[in-house]
Amino acid sequence: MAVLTSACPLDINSRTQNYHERGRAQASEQTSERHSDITLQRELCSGSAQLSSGERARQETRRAKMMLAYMDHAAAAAEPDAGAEPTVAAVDAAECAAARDFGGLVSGRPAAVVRPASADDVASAIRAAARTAHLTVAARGNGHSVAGQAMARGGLVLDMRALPRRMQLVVGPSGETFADVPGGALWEEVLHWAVSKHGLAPASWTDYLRLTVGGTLSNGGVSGQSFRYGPQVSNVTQLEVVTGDGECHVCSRSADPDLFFAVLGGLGQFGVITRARIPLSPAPQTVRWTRVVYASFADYAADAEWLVTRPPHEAFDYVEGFAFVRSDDPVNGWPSVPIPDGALFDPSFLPAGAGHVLYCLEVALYQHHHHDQRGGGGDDDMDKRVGEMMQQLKYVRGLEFAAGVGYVDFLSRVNRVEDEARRNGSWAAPHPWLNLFISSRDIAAFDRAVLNAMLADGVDGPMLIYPMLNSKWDPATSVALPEGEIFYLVALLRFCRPYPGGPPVDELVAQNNAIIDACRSNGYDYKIYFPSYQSESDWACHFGAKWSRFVERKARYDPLAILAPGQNIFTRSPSSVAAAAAAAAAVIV
Ligand SMILES: Cc1cc2nc3c(=O)[nH]c(=O)nc-3n(C[C@H](O)[C@H](O)[C@H](O)COP(=O)(O)OP(=O)(O)OC[C@H]3O[C@@H](n4cnc5c(N)ncnc54)[C@H](O)[C@@H]3O)c2cc1C
Repeated sequence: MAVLTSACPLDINSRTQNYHERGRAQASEQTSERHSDITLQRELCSGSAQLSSGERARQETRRAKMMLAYMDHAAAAAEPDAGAEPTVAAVDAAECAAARDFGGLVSGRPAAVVRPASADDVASAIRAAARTAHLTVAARGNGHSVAGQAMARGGLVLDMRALPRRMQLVVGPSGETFADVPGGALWEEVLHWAVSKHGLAPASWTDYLRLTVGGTLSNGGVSGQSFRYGPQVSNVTQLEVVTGDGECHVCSRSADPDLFFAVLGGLGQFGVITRARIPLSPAPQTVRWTRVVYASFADYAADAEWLVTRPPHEAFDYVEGFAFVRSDDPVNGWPSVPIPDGALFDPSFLPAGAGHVLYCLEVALYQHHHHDQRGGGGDDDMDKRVGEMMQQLKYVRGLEFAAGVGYVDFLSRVNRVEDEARRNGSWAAPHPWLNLFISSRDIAAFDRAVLNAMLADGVDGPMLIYPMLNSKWDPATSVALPEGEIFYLVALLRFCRPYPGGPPVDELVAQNNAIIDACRSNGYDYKIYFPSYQSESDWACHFGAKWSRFVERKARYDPLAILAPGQNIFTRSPSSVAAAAAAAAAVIV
């Protein structure tokens, strides 16, 4: 059953019927406003099957007008009675989470929030929007975007977290295992379900797991496992997708592959992911987690690239790293390095010529106590494997930190960052984050020009910088990557206190823009991860050779440009996508 907030259920007739029944049961307690909501919905949802096409068109127009009227009206209405199961609940605009996101830089109030209970509900909402002249639809995962990407100003927001969290184990013909999970499930929920119920786990994660499956698959989904197992978009075998025409499709590499690949990294432009099939394998039990420190970026990058290009049986399972400042600042400086809790960083180990910016390489090896597939797995074996790899690295001796932790704890490590940020107020403050993919060819120049110059005092949060491999990404997906085989994720994850306790947000946004300008003017081979552009030419430049295919796919799967308006790539209008497709085709000719 769909639950709508400030919205009209339109052609969700059976659900509206329930609402009417409940509305009648509660009639004595309803306000007069609520009665008029119900009346309006009755009119909106009256069938049109027996109408002539002219009458139907008139009714569609009237329906659209009425829906907007209803939305304005419902936004002002009161909450339903406590205790009753709500099917329609009004929201106060100021309280409407869908108008905001983690970035806190932009806001966009939707006309309505739809809480779908199934793919059919998603399809109904999209079809309802399609019948209007201008309504757009944004799927909202957990709202962890930073530039309004999951918003639909004046449109419909689909709260994907409302989809039932039903997860299912699927066993393939050769015994391979998969998880069928809803698009609105958090990766954290997938982890706990898979490990605790089945002793299994996906291979590829994000650092932070309170992100939705649909949200990360619409972008990429990267972490320290990406170099070896590929990003999350390379770790999904089937999707259920509702496209911009309100049709529900099941697609994969073999069934409707163009849609499958379009949606992966597709920034929500081609369809709403309502279900994903994720391969599972036996979950490790423990993790050998190690951090070592470098004073030289050249040594850091050489070692990190050596580690990510080793054959799988001689590789770590996870390789990440970050830059930090040579100071005792608790966030930007060396206290951010030691693991486990209580370990101390002794700066006297740093070489005399160490600069102001230092680097921490972070690696992990998984341990399977029960089913080790590498023919080993005992403690001695693990120590040997870790030791063999570590001894070849050129880190500063004396500055190494190691911890043995449970697998689930390791994957949940960023929750502690969240807890602390919530405590100190930086979680709720604006987050002008910048994520870049930068080719190995240019990473040393970037380090000099940006990390050691513009950001030499840090960003009040992690400055991740670690390599991954282009060949682990399927070029058929929509993701735009740099050209070289090895490229780095650079993530500037600012956790500043709100102004005036912290710097003015405009300054931070300006600094991000200056960094992007530096990448552009120095001719670096780079892409923005989670891009936010305002002009079509910037988007065309971002996608490069993939732009015309992106536009063609949009025309095929969302011809009215209804979906994901917060990305600012296409504007809803009857001719917008067709015109862009023609323009892109003209460029190719
Ligand atoms: C604290 C934090 C840590 C992070 N760590 C990482 C990390 O380690 N690795 C990484 O890769 N990213 C990371 N991210 C970024 C994160 O992957 C993106 O912000 C992602 O978009 C967030 O997912 P969400 O579920 O909140 O999606 P939302 O922000 O709600 O949506 C993002 C986009 O996807 C679309 N969308 C959402 N759900 C669906 C769906 N079901 N079908 C189709 N489109 C949909 C939306 O319309 C929107 O355009 C992090 C973000 C935060 C805030």
